[in-house]
Amino acid sequence: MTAFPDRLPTARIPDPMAAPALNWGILGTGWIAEQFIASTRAHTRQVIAAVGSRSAATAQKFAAKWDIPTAYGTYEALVADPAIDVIYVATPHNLHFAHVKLALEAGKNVLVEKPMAMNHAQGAELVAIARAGGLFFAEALWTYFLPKFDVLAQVFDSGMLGEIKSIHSEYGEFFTRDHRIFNPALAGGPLLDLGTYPLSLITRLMGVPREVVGAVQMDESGVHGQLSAILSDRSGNQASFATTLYGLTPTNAAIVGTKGTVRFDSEFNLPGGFQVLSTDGSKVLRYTEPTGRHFEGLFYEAAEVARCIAAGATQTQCRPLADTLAMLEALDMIVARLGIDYGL
Ligand SMILES: NC(=O)C1=CN([C@@H]2O[C@H](COP(=O)(O)OP(=O)(O)OC[C@H]3O[C@@H](n4cnc5c(N)ncnc54)[C@H](OP(=O)(O)O)[C@@H]3O)[C@@H](O)[C@H]2O)C=CC1
Ligand SMILES: O=C1CO[C@H](CO)[C@@H](O)[C@@H]1O
Repeated sequence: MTAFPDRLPTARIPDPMAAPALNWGILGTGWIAEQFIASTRAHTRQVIAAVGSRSAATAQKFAAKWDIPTAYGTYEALVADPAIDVIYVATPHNLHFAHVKLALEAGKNVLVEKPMAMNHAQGAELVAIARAGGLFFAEALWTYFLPKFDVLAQVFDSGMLGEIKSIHSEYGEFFTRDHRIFNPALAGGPLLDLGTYPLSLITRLMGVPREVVGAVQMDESGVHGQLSAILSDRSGNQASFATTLYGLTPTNAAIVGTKGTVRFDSEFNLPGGFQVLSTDGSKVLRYTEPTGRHFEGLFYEAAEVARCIAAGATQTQCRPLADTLAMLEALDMIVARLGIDYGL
């Protein structure tokens, strides 16, 4: 039996400032688009070259605020711009499929906000279009591009945790009633906004679940307000998963393997420390870094996408397309089992 290691691997993320500068087109002018631009500009040499909105006035206002040289009043015009290397799709969940398709069919590389699509069938169709066009495509689950997750990925892939027996993970936040998360027409509810973080951790480690049981509570707005589920794999190993839009939860996680356990010092999906303990707790390996806020690491995904595209890669190993598709398959199972209706 291999001995439990004495130290953790180190992060292998190249300097984001050294990533080749690409011309980015921003599709959608909402909250995350602004965080992405601010973070990417502060930490990389990427060029925010154009923005596209449903309205010319919004596009021009946004371009003026962020000093973006070109503003388009339609998404079609943005993706047709020959100077753009990659489109960042930052619209609500239920529009990702149409907007990614638009960009891929215009021959553009795409980074799309999470979740990539509303279900596995949509995701698989987009992946097929990207493959046929030889285009780069990735889901912007930014957590997986952080140095912390590069270390975790090495821990997972080394086998030092043994067989993963259980995972405990959850994510809850507070939202005011005017937030789109309360809008059934925009696929509201916490599952797609917040639940994608714990669910992607679970499927990264366990793959597509064999079975899902759970319970959901509906909100008076018509979206689901919270849900909890247990996902089990082929061997019966279990993952507990919960998400709520009613308040700030610890957003912590624990991963329990036959040889080792991972515990996080703070929110598992943000920059911050974690510990890997040998099963009996006799060895504790620590990863330390300051705890960050949830948009402070967005630039890592921009730099990784730029490196991949410049190198001719069509996907990133930080968030492989197969991992995204596995998460979408798990989402399908949860939605079906709990009776969530997105009106698709
Ligand atoms: N990585 C992260 O940390 C985060 C990721 N996200 C993800 O980003 C995506 C967008 O979220 P967020 O920025 O909070 O959303 P917002 O509501 O703030 O912005 C969405 C933008 O999409 C465009 N849009 C196009 N069609 C519609 C429509 N029918 N209704 C509303 N907006 C529309 C609008 O831009 P325009 O009017 O210019 O066309 C709008 O500004 C989601 O998929 C979410 O999961 C969100 C927050 C954090
Ligand atoms: O990814 C996310 C993290 O937190 C946001 C709110 O603060 C969410 O809306 C979002 O989708």
